[in-house]
Amino acid sequence: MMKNCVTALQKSAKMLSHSTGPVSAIVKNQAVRSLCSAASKYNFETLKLSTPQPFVVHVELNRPDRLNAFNKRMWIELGQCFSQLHDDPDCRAIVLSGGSAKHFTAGIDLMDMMKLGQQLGEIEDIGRKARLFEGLIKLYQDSISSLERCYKPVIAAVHTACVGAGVDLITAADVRYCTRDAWFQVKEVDIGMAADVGTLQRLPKVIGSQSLARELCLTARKFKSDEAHACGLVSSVFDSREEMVKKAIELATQIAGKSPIAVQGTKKNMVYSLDHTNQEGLDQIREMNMANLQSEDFINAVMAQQSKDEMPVFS
Ligand SMILES: CCC/C=C/C=C/C(=O)SCCNC(=O)CCNC(=O)[C@H](O)C(C)(C)COP(=O)(O)OP(=O)(O)OC[C@H]1O[C@@H](n2cnc3c(N)ncnc32)[C@H](O)[C@@H]1OP(=O)(O)O
Repeated sequence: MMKNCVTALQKSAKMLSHSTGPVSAIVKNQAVRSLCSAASKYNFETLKLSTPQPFVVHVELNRPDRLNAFNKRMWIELGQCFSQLHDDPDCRAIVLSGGSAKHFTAGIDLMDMMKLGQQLGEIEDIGRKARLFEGLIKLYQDSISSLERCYKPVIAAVHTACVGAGVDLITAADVRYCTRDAWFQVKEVDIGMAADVGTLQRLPKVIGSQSLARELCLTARKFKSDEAHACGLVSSVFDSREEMVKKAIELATQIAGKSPIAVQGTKKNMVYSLDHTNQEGLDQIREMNMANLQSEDFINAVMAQQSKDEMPVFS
């Protein structure tokens, strides 16, 4: 049965390779193209993009003189960056780090918030002030959610402080690493607000404990890398920033070497399943795999597994 299946797959693969020409040359060209693409293709003021490995994009927060605090421009650029990477065929996995700044991020830019206060002071009507806030909060929520909406897996690499909006940001990522000197703080209650761009929704699911999540969100207690590791917020802790980023890039490279159809379908379904019943999740993956199992990736990967060859290079 299995033999028949593999023969059928081999036939399909042969047909595909005839119809598409020499796949390996195409893939090689793609890999070369992808290596030099991110830095030249993307031009953001608050983010720095590079391509350390083929199909791996490294996004660095880039406001080192303000401890990577989120000003309005950074909120906007983060949203643009991840929605563009979602559609970028040269990107298959993403590493998100704090770059050269002293901290991963100091959270929302408090100077920016003061400016907003001045802007609000010029508006008299409460309904119009509220409308301004609605637009702003939605913009900021969408910025964070863009990591989750992006089909390409995002690995967040956190060093030293990750405060307020930083926790919102990393809980929307797929995998989190941190350095031993990292610490985290859901700081919002300390600045007189309920967190409103994702932490309250995502943190309990990420760590799997309502009790601990509520304790952290209600008290703004700082917690260190050992606790973050023990509760599952991060999956690995590293002695230095360099080692962490190196390992994050290695993980991204491993993911980027697998079938993009399989990887992106996996992320899409795991995100969907977070807030749907098991049956709804199963229904969604069935609909998706009706198409995806007809992909050349499936054929090539099954053949490689069966013949114990190296995993194929995917176009
Ligand atoms: C609709 C809204 C949705 C989003 C909501 C998000 C909410 C949040 O993010 S709540 C959290 C807000 N952030 C904070 O309260 C953090 C405040 N900063 C600190 O606690 C410390 O700076 C920190 C522990 C992060 C780092 O301490 P360190 O000793 O290493 O540095 P400092 O000497 O304190 O700071 C150096 C300069 O950076 C400026 N700075 C620090 N944080 C911010 C910030 N969040 N926004 C703007 N600027 C910040 C600080 O004032 C120093 O500036 P200067 O004196 O000019 O050198």
